[in-house]
Amino acid sequence: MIVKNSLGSLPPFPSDVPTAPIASVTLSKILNGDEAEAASAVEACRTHGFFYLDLSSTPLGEDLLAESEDLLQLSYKAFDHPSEEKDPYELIKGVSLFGYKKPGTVKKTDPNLRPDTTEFFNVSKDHMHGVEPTRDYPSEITDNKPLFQAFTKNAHQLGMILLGTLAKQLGLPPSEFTEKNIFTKPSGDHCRLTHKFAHVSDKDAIGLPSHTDFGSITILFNWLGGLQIQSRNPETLGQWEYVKPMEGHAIINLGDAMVTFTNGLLKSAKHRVVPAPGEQVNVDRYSIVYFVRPHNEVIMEPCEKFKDLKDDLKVAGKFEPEGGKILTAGDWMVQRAKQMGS
Ligand SMILES: O=C(O)CCC(=O)C(=O)O
Ligand SMILES: [Fe+2]
Repeated sequence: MIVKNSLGSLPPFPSDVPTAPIASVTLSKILNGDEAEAASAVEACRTHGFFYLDLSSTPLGEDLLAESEDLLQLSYKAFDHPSEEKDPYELIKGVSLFGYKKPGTVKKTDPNLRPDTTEFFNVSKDHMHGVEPTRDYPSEITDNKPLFQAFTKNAHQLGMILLGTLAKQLGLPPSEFTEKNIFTKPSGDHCRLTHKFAHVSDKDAIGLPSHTDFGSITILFNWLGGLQIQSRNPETLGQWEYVKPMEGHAIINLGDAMVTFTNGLLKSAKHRVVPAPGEQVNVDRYSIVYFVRPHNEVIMEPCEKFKDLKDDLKVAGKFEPEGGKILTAGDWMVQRAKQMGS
């Protein structure tokens, strides 16, 4: 199957900016039980917490590539309204994770404290599949429910393949993580559409300030540069490096829930979005994201095997619930969303 890819119609990612040396893992090899490929996925999660996933030559991967392109086309229309038409769909910080997030509402975590310039539609997997009663969404979303149903189902399935692979490689029962992320149970799982205007006159604008994702695993499709992670290389430690979009690939990263479940053995890297490099700065930026998050009743604590791992293995994604309480995933997601504003 030839999957349409909008990458070719955009200005190229410049060849002279430093990019993050993250691994590329091939889904078809993972599906064929290739041990070396599975080991490289785990290694990526123990170091960067980020990797590219080559989705080509697999029916699941090609469906996801095609659906992410369709969602990109849909995003052009869904965001192309004055704010007074989007505001009625606004999500309420600390109450609901889903709906419209306007620019400027995410916690200002960067040193210059600049507000974020990205708008989102967070579309709940449970709303699309009738797991929970839905909320109102704009017509571009409600009229295309089958597309959201297909994308969330396939992205979730991909997440389960990857979580199963990580569990096996860590010597855990294969269902250790997948049983914490059950598709048919109420959760914070969602498809996020993001949009950031081109920043021609303000090259220092922050698209999304530095953050870690708070769920289990994130599956990201973007077409323009702008995403950055912090270098783990001793010579450039802490410097921000671009993650260059690659044709036929998704970008996969772990969220803080996996840091908690593995007691810090697997990492959730800090990342941010800045204006796209080079000529790409002249183009509006969109991304399509699926967040797999533990279902609401899961207890947020390390799995048995990793209970006694030492604290100093932890990197990003440190979040201490008030009073050191052990929370359910439902409460944890609400607290994190309130803290981050997303
Ligand atoms: O747009 C991107 O490339 C990244 C988005 C992101 O990090 C997020 O929505 O949490
Ligand atoms: Fe993120």
